[in-house]
Amino acid sequence: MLIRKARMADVESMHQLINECAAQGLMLARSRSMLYETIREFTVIEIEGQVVGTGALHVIWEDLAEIRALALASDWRGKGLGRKLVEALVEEARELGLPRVFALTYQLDFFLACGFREVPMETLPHKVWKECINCPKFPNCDEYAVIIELNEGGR
Ligand SMILES: CC(=O)SCCNC(=O)CCNC(=O)[C@H](O)C(C)(C)COP(=O)(O)OP(=O)(O)OC[C@H]1O[C@@H](n2cnc3c(N)ncnc32)[C@H](O)[C@@H]1OP(=O)(O)O
Repeated sequence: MLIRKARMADVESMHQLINECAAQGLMLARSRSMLYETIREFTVIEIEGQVVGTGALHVIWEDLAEIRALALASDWRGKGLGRKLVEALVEEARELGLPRVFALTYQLDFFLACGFREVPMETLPHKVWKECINCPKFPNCDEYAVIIELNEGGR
């Protein structure tokens, strides 16, 4: 298993993984164009030459980043890979000097298991909603907001 930054050749696999989850209402869809433009935000998990998972770290502000588009192939879920991907993205945030990472998600228990805590949506700064205007549910978001503080025992 290899966890590494995404490359252009990964985009077709990332597109498929993300949009399968998007079709189930688990995350926003991403066009190829969006993936090309944001390729440097993405990390992938590769197993035997196949990209089986992906996720992105998007910087919002000097003290805040967001985990986005976290998607594993269905055959590879429940094996600890999602946690490893989140740990890699959180480590990337730490290396950048970011003190906090949040996510908006339906997978509350997964993020709690990864060391995040739930916070009320309204405690997040307005700037985080920029992407949300593309969501069909906006402004009636029904996801959970979770956050991890990297200076206070965050991994
Ligand atoms: C910000 C966002 O992108 S939100 C979108 C999240 N992505 C999706 O919903 C897409 C579909 N799901 C997936 O791709 C994956 O199942 C993920 C990314 C949610 C989780 O990855 P997995 O590899 O399946 O989880 P992993 O095996 O690492 O689980 C880590 C822990 O979380 C728990 N967990 C994982 N998924 C769930 C869940 N749906 N409900 C409850 N607990 C869960 C596991 O039991 C485990 O806990 P433990 O270590 O105490 O035993």
